[in-house]
Amino acid sequence: MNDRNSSPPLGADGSILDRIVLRKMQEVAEAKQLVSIQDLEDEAYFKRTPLSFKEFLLAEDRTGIIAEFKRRSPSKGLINGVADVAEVTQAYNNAGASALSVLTDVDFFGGKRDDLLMARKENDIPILRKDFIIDEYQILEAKAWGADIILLIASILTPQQIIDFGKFAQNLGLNVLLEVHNLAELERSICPNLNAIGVNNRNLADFTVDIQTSFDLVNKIPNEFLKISESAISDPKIIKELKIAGFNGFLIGENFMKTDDPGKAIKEFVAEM
Ligand SMILES: O=C(O)c1ccccc1NCC(=O)[C@H](O)[C@H](O)COP(=O)(O)O
Repeated sequence: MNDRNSSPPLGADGSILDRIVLRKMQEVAEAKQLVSIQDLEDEAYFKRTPLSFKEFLLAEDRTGIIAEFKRRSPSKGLINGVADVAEVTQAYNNAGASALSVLTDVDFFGGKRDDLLMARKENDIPILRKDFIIDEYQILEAKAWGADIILLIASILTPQQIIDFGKFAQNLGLNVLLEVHNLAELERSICPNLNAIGVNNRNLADFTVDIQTSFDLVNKIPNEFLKISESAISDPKIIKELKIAGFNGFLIGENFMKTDDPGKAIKEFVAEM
């Protein structure tokens, strides 16, 4: 039986995820001092109805790609220090991305709130606020900043937090993407308050990547959820195999962002899919 309040595997080995979560706790505490919940609720985007992740992922004229704007990462360091968020996200959209993923984590990924606001201003497809959510306050921020989708990472949350955050986000009209890396995470985290389940091919503890993780887990995900394969996707030909296996979406960041022209890179990728 699942213990829904059992602690996630945090704090033991000083891994990068532990460091990210500790920093996130400080950031959220600071943000709460600066911006009240009322201020967030007063933002214009807070009243906006989020777009349906499902509708765009399954649309015939879209590719299923969730294209990520990612300047840097703990595993790769600097990926792209010059890319312009408006230009790149518009190019992703024009190339047929089903959704955008915009990192808002500052310290580890070089993202920021203004990247999300700019991507929202320039695009009319769903946007994932890509961050490490540990508090309901960040879900309110996501809504206020114009996101349509939030990410819940199983390895940093208790099963009860996933239920509570999923419910809270869906009550705001947001779509919820749960990210897992193995069967144990999937089995202890799955609950009705989710729209999509992503299998991360990157082990966030040691950064090893293996696309086989997606193929191993896809049939364990109930069909009521959208199925997303995440990370380390660089070969357009693998998309066909992932689709046949049952995936609806493909989260791709570095493969586009590491080039001088991420917009051209996604176009070429789509042409070869
Ligand atoms: O990318 C990292 O190094 C990383 C490290 C620690 C936590 C999360 C990390 N990445 C988040 C992601 O899941 C990816 O940005 C996303 O799936 C896209 O992956 P990729 O196509 O390999 O850039």
